[in-house]
Amino acid sequence: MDGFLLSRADRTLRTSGSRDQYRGIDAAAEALARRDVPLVVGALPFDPCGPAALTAPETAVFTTGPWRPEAVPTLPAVRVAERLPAPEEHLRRVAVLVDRLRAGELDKVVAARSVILEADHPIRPWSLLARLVDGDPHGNGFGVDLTPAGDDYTGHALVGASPELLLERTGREVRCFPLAGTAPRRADPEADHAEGQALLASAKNRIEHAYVTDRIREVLGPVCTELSVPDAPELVSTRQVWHLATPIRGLLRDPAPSALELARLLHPTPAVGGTPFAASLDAIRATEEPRRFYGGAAGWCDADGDGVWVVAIRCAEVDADGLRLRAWAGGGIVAASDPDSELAETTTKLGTLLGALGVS
Ligand SMILES: C=C(O[C@@H]1C=C(C(=O)O)C=C[C@H]1O)C(=O)O
Repeated sequence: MDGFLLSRADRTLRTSGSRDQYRGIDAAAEALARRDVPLVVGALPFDPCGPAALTAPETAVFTTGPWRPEAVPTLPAVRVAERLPAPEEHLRRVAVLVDRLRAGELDKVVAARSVILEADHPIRPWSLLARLVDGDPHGNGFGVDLTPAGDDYTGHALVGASPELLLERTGREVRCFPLAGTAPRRADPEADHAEGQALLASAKNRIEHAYVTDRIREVLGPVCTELSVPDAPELVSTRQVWHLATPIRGLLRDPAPSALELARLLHPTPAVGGTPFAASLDAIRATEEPRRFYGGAAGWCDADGDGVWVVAIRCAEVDADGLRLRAWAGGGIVAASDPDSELAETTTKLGTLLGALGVS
């Protein structure tokens, strides 16, 4: 995919071309700090040890509001080729994790699975992105060329519609909007409202959520002079799900870390990883197929250090020929989790991508 796009309710950044590419955060952060380049865009992998896909673009344009594509094309037909892992295996993995959580080895861990899709004709990442943004009530969407991450990613794109803001830095101000805790939307308005209220009142979901806000407080505390983390979460929704969300705001100490450095400090939060940090990451590495860029971050950082990074969820990786795609979804597991509900939650979350692709 030539270029990068991050569409959010308030603002969109679209770039094209590439002056330079970086596989490592350090190299990109140094180029920005030296003001060799004015802007870096791209994606960070889920696993902090993996290669990043960062680009210093040739051109960049900010516009107000979400992206309004000129056309929302019909996409070629796709079919599910494989579920990786099979749903039964996901159930088994979640059950094993629940045992470990009950034994006190971990407090929270996110379990994810993927679906591999095949298309009859090439799917253009820009077309899929247009459909995703068009179908998102807040106009959220991101598209990243993964080529800078190395041979395994040449010509691949990561395309998604994430409702979750990892961080936004504007001068000394930093804002986060973590999500954790999920319930499905319902067609009937009363049932839908009741689902949201039940989520807001659910002790299990509040605990899942608190691990994320605790981690953000722990990471941002030392780099902020002021930090406001509301005591109770609020509700947000996409077309498919309700989530618990907490708007967090901080004032950064001088010298303030850049948005890219903040992304490195914060990622992966327990919204996609777990608690304790290292043990949950080890459990995910030992349990799952590599997540690649799913569960990572997508965004930008400029030479002043300002920028926006979203959590790379509700997304798919599109292969270079556009004929094969892989979509992922995961959910937070705690000691009180039930494997069947967790499998259903990943199915609902996969609906963002599968719906845009016309797969039921
Ligand atoms: C991991 C995903 O979503 C994350 C996990 C959530 C949860 O466990 O309730 C909610 C929102 C996201 O932070 C995903 O969509 O794949």
